[in-house]
Amino acid sequence: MIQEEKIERLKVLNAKILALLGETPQREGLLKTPERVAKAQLTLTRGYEMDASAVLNSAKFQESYQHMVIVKDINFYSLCEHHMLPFYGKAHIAYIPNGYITGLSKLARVVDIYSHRLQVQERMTQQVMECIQDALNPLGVMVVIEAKHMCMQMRGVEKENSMTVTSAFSGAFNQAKTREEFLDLIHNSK
Ligand SMILES: Nc1nc2c(ncn2[C@@H]2O[C@H](COP(=O)(O)OP(=O)(O)OP(=O)(O)O)[C@@H](O)[C@H]2O)c(=O)[nH]1
Ligand SMILES: [Zn+2]
Repeated sequence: MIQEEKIERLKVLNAKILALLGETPQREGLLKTPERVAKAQLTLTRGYEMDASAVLNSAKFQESYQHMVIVKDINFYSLCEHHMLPFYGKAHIAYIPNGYITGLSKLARVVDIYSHRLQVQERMTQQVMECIQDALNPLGVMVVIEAKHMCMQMRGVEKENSMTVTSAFSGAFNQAKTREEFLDLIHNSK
C-alpha cells in the first residue's frame, strides 16, 4: 500500500478514536490531528519497511583487525507491543571482527530499524545481535540495552525509576571474561 493511502486510512481511524475518547474531532485544534497522528505512527514504525542486513552489507569492509569494536550509548525510542507506549534508552554494541568490519554508523542504524517497530525489549536485543552476527560473521557480538518503559511509568505499576536491562551475545562473548571486558568498557569509560 502506498504511503498516501496508509495516511488516509489511519486518518479515518484516528478520528474515530478521538470521538470514542470523548473528544470533538471537528474542533479547530483537532482538525489536523488524525493526520498528524497517522504520520507519527508511520514514522515510529518505519522500521518494518527497512532491511537491517542490507544496511550492514552496504558498508562492509575487509579488515584484519580482530579486537573488540564497541559503539556505546546509542539512543533509541521504541514502542512496546503491549501498550504501544514508548520505551526508550541506550543500546551498546560490541563485536569482534573476523575479516570484515562495518561502518560504525551502520550499527546505530540497525538499532534504529529494529526500534522503529512494535517491540519487546528482549526481542529487539536479540534481533540486533543476530543481524550483526549474520551479516558480518564476526568472532562474536554482544548487545546490551538499558531502557525505561513508559507503560510502567505513566500507567500500570507506575514505577518512575525502574530500568530494564537486557543482553544478547554470541561466539567469543560466551566467555565471561569477554563479556566483563565489554561491560567494564561501557560502564567505566567516559
Ligand atoms: N518482557 C517484556 N514485557 C514488557 C515489555 N514492555 C512492556 N512489557 C510488559 O508487558 C506486560 C503486559 O502484561 P498484561 O498483564 O497483559 O498487561 P497489563 O494488564 O496492562 O499489565 P500492567 O502493565 O501490569 O498493568 C506488562 O507486565 C508490561 O510491563 C518488554 O519490552 N518486555
Ligand atoms: Zn507496555
